[in-house]
Amino acid sequence: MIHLSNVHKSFGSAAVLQGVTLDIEQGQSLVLIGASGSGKSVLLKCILGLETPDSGTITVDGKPANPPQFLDRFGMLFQGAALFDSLPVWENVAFRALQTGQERPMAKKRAIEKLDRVGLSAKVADQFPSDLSGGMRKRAGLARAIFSDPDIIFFDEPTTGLDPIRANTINTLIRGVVDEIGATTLTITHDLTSVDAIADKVAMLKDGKIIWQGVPDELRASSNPDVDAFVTGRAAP
Ligand SMILES: Nc1ncnc2c1ncn2[C@@H]1O[C@H](COP(=O)(O)OP(=O)(O)OP(=O)(O)O)[C@@H](O)[C@H]1O
Repeated sequence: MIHLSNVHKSFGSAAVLQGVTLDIEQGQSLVLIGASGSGKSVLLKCILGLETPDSGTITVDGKPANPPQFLDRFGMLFQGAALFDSLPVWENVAFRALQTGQERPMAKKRAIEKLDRVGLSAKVADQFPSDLSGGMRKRAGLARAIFSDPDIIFFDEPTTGLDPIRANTINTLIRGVVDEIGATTLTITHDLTSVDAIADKVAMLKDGKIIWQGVPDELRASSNPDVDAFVTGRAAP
């Protein structure tokens, strides 16, 4: 379980997180929504240890999120997939394992298995990211995120840049692999179809705080004007 309690983070005079309290239960898929600039990425960076909160606590299974140990337990799908163009796809998928000394033949075999799981053939393993379409790159990024069957997976805008059909395919894949692994996940998105496909629980960030939480069905029924604005795509009054 990931627990955030009263997390604050400012940059100069800009108070971005102003007391975020949030629980992600074991095996739960939480989707974080909120307007551009509301601090979703900053929150994710605080959990990953890439930013240090000014105050408040973040724990994983009751222990302070300790990045070096924690890194072994999590997978991450970055916005835009963030593949290294100079490396073949399989080396991207197995990147962390290769960095930590796993033998190349074993790592490649596992990378090919994971590529297969996300619908990419073994032939793709030896291609380079520049050979792939946007949807294939996302799949390769997903294969990398699940390479080590992590306990926790973070998805940062997983459908950005994809057309609705490919976005839907990625959403379905994400939900399928997350269920298989039983991972706890946090997804940041602007995409309502991702919320519907991926979320067990939804939380909305605004003015530095979590202003609404609920299950996806409650999202549409909510009378909260900010939630309504997200659902309808209209600006909040
Ligand atoms: N390292 C930094 N230094 C200064 N300001 C920062 C830094 N990182 C983020 N910010 C500011 O914090 C605010 C929140 O940014 P963040 O990227 O978390 O928003 P977001 O909700 O993820 O937006 P989007 O949906 O557009 O990705 C923004 O005003 C941003 O300029």
